[in-house]
Amino acid sequence: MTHPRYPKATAPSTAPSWSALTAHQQVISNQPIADLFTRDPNRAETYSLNAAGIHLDFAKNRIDDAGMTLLCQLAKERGLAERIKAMYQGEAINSTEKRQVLHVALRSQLGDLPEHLRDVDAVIAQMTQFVTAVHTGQWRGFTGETITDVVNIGIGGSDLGPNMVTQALTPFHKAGIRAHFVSNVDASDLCETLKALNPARTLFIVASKTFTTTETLTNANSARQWLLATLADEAAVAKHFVAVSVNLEKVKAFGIDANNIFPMWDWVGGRYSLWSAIGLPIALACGMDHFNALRAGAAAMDEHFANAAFEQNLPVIMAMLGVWYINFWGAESQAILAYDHYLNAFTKYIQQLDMESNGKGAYLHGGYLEHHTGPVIWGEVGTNGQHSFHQLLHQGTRFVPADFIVSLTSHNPLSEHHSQLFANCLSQSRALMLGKSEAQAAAEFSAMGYSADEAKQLAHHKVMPGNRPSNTLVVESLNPKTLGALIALYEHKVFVQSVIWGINAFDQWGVELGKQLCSEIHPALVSSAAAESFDPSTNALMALYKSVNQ
Ligand SMILES: O=P(O)(O)OC[C@H]1O[C@H](O)[C@H](O)[C@@H](O)[C@@H]1O
Repeated sequence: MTHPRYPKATAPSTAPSWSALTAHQQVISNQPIADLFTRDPNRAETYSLNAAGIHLDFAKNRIDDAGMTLLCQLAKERGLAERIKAMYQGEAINSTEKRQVLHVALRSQLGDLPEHLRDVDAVIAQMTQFVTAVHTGQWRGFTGETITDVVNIGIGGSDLGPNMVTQALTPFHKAGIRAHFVSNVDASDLCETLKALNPARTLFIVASKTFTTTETLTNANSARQWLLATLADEAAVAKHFVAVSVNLEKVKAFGIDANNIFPMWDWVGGRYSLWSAIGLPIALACGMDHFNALRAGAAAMDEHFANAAFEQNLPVIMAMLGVWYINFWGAESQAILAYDHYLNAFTKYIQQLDMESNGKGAYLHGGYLEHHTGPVIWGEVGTNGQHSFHQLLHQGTRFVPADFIVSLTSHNPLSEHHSQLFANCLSQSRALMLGKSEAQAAAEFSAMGYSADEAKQLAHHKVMPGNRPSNTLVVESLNPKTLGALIALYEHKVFVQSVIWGINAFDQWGVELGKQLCSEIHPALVSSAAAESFDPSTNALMALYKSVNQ
């Protein structure tokens, strides 16, 4: 039954602003971005916003005031304000799973949670107690030694978020604790991680919302065997294994002590869960104060998102520019280019957040879409990407909007490194915007000594069309607070786009078929009988595997 608050999703193209935007795209596509700056001398100022410690410069986009007005109108026509309210008020907006979507409640500052969410505080208190015990050496391994290494075993949302944040906050790590992450069922991931570790001083966190994920359970079982191979007593498991899960029964069945379980809730999606006890490795690596600052940074962005007018709202602006390029300019992908070594895992994290949330093909209430949804997310940290795929960004035939992320200060202020990094970031967005004309290119070849004819001919190879749009996100310093705000910004951006497209950003049925098929293929693969019940290609590949493994 359709929820009274959500009328059946209609195609976004039925919104009055949609056809106006289609017409406006024709107008803007004839206007170079540089001309937009000439027309509006204040553009750099009016097309930048500050919230929760994040500065967004969106001036280098193919949009003008009329376009921005239409995009905000589209957001209004699609009922965005009501949907934001519904999420914050705990309505079951994840309708296909009949669940609330309350990751925002996970970073509410202590005390301001409604009664039914007070156990969030209880879990934060449990984490605080545990983290303190490990850091002070009150929590010890089975042989009485203190813990030096924490291994998080989880995959997807139970890995990418905590892994990315732990890396990003390296300058805030506590001395004496090293965090490691094992996710892949490929034994090389686990074995390479364990090689350097001492079982007596290693703590495993088995992180799995459902506690049914094969990769995680396989890795956790092998980790337990590794531990027991040295400590040789089942009782050691209680001192070296903790778990984070909704599924308390399954955790106990695995053999993890009931006191070592950190609960979570079905109202938090895996890819939105780093703010829950899934963030335990972050807290162990950096301390609870930094984990709480991360939550506070996200809470500041939550407040901005809930209260700022759409025209001044960072997540809304970024989301609507994304919709603009995807649905009106045919963009198929979005590059995320973080000019910060510590954000090495950021793009990988956003890939799950965005592509698992908005990689959808059906309306919220059923029916297939006729418009495009989430883009392919890709990228690399600057300046590395410049010496690799930026060639395609500048001269390729694809239209790829880019987000640049950069910090004003470095945690490692070594000679000119940071000014060079910052200059490179600015040079890339400027080059994408300005490009290089045929005349400029020919002049460069002439200056190199080529004849006029040769220069004219060769010029095409140096031409860059320019007018390739980008956002630049700037923080003063990459710290727990600004990182929390940055992550929340992208979470909300993804949500806004899902509302425009009329889809559910909070389920992920698309990952299930592969799991289902693997549960049929794996037993057949390890059986001595020939595999004959699959398609011919799969049968043949299984036979090939069996030819060397049996
Ligand atoms: O935390 P878990 O229940 O082990 O789930 C781990 C991951 O696997 C699933 O297949 C989903 O695609 C992810 O959204 C999820 O984060």
